[in-house]
Amino acid sequence: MARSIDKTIQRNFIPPIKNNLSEQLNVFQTSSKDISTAMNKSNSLLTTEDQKMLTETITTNDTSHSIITTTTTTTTTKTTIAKATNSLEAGCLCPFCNGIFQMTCHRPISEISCGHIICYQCFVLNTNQFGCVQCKKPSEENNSNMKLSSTINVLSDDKNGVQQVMPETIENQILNVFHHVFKLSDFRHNQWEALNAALHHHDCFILMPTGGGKSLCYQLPAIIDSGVTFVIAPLRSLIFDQKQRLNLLNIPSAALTGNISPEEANEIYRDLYKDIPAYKIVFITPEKISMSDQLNNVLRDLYNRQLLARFVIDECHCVSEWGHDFRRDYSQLGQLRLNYPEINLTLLTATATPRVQQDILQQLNINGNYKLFVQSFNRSNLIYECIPKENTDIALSQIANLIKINYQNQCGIIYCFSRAECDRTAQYLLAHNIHALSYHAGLNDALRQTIHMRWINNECQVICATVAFGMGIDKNNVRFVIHFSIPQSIEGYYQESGRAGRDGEIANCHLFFCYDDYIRMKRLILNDDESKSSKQTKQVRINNINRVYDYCLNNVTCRRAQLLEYFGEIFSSSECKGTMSTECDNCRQDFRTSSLDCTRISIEILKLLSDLNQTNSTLSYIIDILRGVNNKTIRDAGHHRLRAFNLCQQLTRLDVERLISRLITDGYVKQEFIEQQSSITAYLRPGTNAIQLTSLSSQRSGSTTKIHIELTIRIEQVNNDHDEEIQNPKQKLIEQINEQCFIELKKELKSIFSTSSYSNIISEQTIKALVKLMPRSKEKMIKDIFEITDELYKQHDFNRLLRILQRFGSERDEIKRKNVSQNSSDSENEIDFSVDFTDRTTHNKKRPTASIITTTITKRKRASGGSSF
Ligand SMILES: Nc1ncnc2c1ncn2[C@@H]1O[C@H](COP(=O)(O)OP(=O)(O)OP(=O)(O)O)[C@@H](O)[C@H]1O
Repeated sequence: MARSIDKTIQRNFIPPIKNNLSEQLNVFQTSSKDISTAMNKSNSLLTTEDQKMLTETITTNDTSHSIITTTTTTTTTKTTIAKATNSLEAGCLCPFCNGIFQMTCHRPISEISCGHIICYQCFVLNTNQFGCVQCKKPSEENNSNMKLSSTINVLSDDKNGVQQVMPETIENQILNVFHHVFKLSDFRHNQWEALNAALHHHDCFILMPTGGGKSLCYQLPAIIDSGVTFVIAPLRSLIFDQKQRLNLLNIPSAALTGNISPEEANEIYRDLYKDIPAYKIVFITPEKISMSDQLNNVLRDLYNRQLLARFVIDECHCVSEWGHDFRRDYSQLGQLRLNYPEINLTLLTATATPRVQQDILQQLNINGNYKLFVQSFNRSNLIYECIPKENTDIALSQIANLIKINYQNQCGIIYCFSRAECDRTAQYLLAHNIHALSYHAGLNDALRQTIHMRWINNECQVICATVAFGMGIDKNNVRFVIHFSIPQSIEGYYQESGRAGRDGEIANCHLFFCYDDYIRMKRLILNDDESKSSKQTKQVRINNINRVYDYCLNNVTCRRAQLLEYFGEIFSSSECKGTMSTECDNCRQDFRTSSLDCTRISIEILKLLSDLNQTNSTLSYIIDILRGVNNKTIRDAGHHRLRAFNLCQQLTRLDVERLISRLITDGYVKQEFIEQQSSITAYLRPGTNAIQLTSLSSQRSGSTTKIHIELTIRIEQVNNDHDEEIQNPKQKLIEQINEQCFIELKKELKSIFSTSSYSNIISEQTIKALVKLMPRSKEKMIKDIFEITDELYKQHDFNRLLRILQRFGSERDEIKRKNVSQNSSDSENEIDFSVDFTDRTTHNKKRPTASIITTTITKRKRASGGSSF
């Protein structure tokens, strides 16, 4: 809506440049009529309350200080115009900026006390700071910022043809500054409304997606407002970045951060104590407010002199303990409303669930009367993808290939788990001729700033960073964000991946995940005694990481739908599928799904964990038991005789992991961490909520307690024999051979390609196809497998793959020939096929039908610009 309003206004608003003032005034008259028509038009699209707000004219606190005020008479105007006309005859250029006088930003403004004329923009930006920009004469009267809110803007004919002065409306001021200070043309969603609300003295809570344009919603009002706007931001890097952008726009700003010298700080304080401070925006950190008396004194002084314009809390999710970046000092900001009740607050964030929003408002003592601006969090230009990480080396080489193939001369960010990982990743990429730099909190401020600047200036292609490189990073052309390790929360992931594609062009977000990283991170949170996190805060962080891991494992649901659901937004995956060029990895693939009621399976899993409580069992071991893997360790331990053995034979390994991950997230299962040498192992145990689930099995039917655990899984190959209760044991052995063959082929490929990654040449799907078709000759391999060409075969000595396929092929043939009876058990393959997940003696229960991952080939519709893992 805002966009359409604005377009109408803009088309009519900027008049052509004219060489003399009377001509300019004529043009302006016409255009002002157009504006009011446009405003009327746009008003018809607004609610009554909005219309009232938009038509409200500004009331100044002291109009007598204005040169041209709302009460200025026609005579005064004529004098001004006469002066302006004289001055304009001498070249029509603003003497300060040399810009041509126009009727909008560069329209001439005369100052009453000295009679000099400058353009409106210089007037807004400089006159109050330096006195008259021509004679530098300070004027007690001229120096009031109030005049900025009430300068003449529109001249229109009255009935008698006499030009009259109209007060400048807030809308016009917004448009002026928007077009001519920020040099922007189209408002983004909600900007127009938020700017109006702020300038009409409302508290504003602005939730916009990353890169949505939140900064404008406080920067623009700060220029128009009288007094100084204080922006509370969480990081120096963010402040540094914002300040630089304001410098480019000639908007006077300062930062009272810990890294400035006492002299610099004193200079800023001196300015703030002036009658009219030069700075329009001052950045501070929440810690500064908590700790600095000097700052609090100046705030009080400005408040008493009515020169405190607004408080802006950037990244306000940090206020909430439920937010992902919670900061203790942020929670003290509730004092602002109590200490400065007249001052409006503007809250900005890109990540706040409804629960976090409520908490923020409560913490900040904002009740009822505020304007909320929420919009879809969907970043429609981002392509989300999760990639299982085999190990660090393979992931590194995958990343190097990905950048070389897909992102030549395009810049990106790689988020790493630790400082060491940043350094290692950057070194690896450098060794592969990719210009990468490492950025983390271990570097000193100056070096971090240099690296940041080199990246901003496109002197370095990739930045390998910890999350310290996050909020406030505004580089428009970031084409990819790679997470080398899983992020700490969904909000964190949304923020970090949101650094990509801020120019609105397509960009990719690749997330590498593995169970080891997940437990490493969890372990770190549990061991974190330094940050003095409360037990509750730790639990929040643990829940956050569990959610992220669930997200990574979920190979069914649209990534956008998953992310947006987290923020309380309902998103239809058809929207993602409908935009082929930016489909997420799950939407990109064709598969059918089925919903499984996993309640009973879950109960059995908990019983299994309880049975194994004395034995330390890892996730991988539990999955092996559940999937009936017939290996020596299981056999030696006698675990193939357990009731749960083979319980999930028809689920893929990933599905079983997803189910267990769900049980962990819901507290039915917990992980116990044991440190052995330098590695951490997590053992699974029944969790605190386990009893709620296991007690279900002893409840009579018809009981009111209902826990329902459902899992939607992919059905890639439907088992036609639905009614067959137990899968043919022959088939099971074949599956195991397939699985083993798949693993060996991957190992062999790794060794064939040694230094580089094979995954860009031979995809996971191709390996699966090899297993399925099991070609026994070179010719058949080339004929059956599309990706394998004669040239590729020779170039990489695929005879090595052929030998594996021949070996497993004959094993498979052998099994097919053998008549393996359902109850047979030889000494080598001792499998108890009679297990069922409900009752070991019951065979007439229907099992869920699921896919066999090793025989699955999914159709990939590659999106443009995406990777080809
Ligand atoms: N109306 C607009 N038209 C064009 N560009 C805009 C507009 N508003 C903002 N921008 C630009 O969009 C980019 C992102 O804006 P901004 O930094 O304010 O985003 P943000 O919402 O604060 O994002 P983040 O939460 O990620 O920091 C900036 O380069 C800004 O100049």
